[in-house]
Amino acid sequence: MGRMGIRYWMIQRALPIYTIRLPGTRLYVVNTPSLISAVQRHVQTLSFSPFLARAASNLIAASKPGVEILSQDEENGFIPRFHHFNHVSLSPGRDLDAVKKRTWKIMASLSARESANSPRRVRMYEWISHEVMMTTTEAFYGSQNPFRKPAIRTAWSKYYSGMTYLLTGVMSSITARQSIRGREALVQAFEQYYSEGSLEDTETSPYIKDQYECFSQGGLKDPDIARTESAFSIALLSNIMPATFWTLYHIFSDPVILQDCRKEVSAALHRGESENYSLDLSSVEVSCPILVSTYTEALRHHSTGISVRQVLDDQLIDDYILKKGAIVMIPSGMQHFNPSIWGETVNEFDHLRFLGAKGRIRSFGGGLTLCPGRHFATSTILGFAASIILNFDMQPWSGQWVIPTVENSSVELVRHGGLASPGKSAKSKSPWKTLMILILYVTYVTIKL
Ligand code: HEM
Repeated sequence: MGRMGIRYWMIQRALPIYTIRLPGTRLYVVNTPSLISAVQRHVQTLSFSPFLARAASNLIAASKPGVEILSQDEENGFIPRFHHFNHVSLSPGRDLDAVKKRTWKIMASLSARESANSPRRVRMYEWISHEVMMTTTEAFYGSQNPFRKPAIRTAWSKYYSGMTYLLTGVMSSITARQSIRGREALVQAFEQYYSEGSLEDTETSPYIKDQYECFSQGGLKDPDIARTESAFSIALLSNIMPATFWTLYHIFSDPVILQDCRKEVSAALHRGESENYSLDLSSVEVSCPILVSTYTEALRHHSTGISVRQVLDDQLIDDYILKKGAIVMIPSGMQHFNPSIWGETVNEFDHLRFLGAKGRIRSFGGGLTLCPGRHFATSTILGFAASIILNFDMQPWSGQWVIPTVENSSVELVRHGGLASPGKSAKSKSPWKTLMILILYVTYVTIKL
């Protein structure tokens, strides 16, 4: 199932709900907004917790006592407490402000670092994802950030690439050997991070410090905390990197979108005393509605995530009975390409679509498991996009922009698999690898913190 092409899901779009029978189980795929709301309301009978329990052993590979703790979903158990912690700490407030400020500070140095006087050739996805990975992990983990080491960045990519196989737990020691190696290297790096006192470092974000407290108060020991942190780093990075790529891809590949966004971001600049211009990154979400709309439209186009729930008891939703033991799936892409929600232009990339926002996107999931990282992700992506728009020009090396294909992208059957990354093309010529030129743009600005 995890390897089914996106085309399969599109064909089934017309049905409000349908069943896929598999040996020993059945899957319900839910497509209409009213049924989705009903699924999300029945949190007791349609639960995500069984998947977390499976992830604790298959993906995180926690110790036996660790798996027991990570699977507690009763009131005051680990799952609801961690869930609550995330939703409080990553919502607007002290912890989020601290991590955002650090993100912007790091971003501000990007233009200075990259601004060689002559054009530079880079692979677009690699360059963007590297910058976003470093900015995000520096902001969260501080000056002892394990991701400063190239070997740890490689370990993370390996771990992530085999996630689907790890989660199934079927012969993963063979099917996900590289991924397990990556995970273990990452776990070791986080163990070292804790043992070297990185949590006391003033540069480490309050979120990471409080998260450690939440884990240890829940009863987890350091080796299991390092494992859980390694899995958290997948939630932290796996979607924000492709989401930034797609946002910038759409902006730079269309002169109209680039002009609209650049005009808007330029108008948000403040002129300082010494003729310098600066951009207040904290205001971008409010002062740049076209950029926000472009970003939201990029999420609408490129989300492939599927929310999953296990049916713990027979449950009636509207006229449909969901049988105990089955799995419910809500593919976000079906909502995003439903003509009855988005109208005739559903398949077009309309960067102004969300100026008068009609429909709602599901890129961050919904209900009880709505992504708590959405505020951080949104401000980071918008801030990054704004600083690139102001400081750089990008041109495809081949002279022509070609949309990267995700035809052969797998639909991630994991909780956090939200955005399709480019580059899984079966075609020999991978367009996303097109070499890009970066040229310093005329308006060189500093970025206000
Ligand atoms: C564009 C970037 C992102 C996208 C598209 C995204 C998407 C998602 C989705 C689809 C879910 C599952 C929701 C469901 O099952 O209904 C989720 C959960 C989660 N996300 Fe994100 N995410 C992003 C960035 C982040 C970031 C930056 C963080 C951390 C700062 C984060 C932390 C989490 C966590 C902890 C959960 C589990 C929530 C819970 O059940 O308690 N995400 N995300």
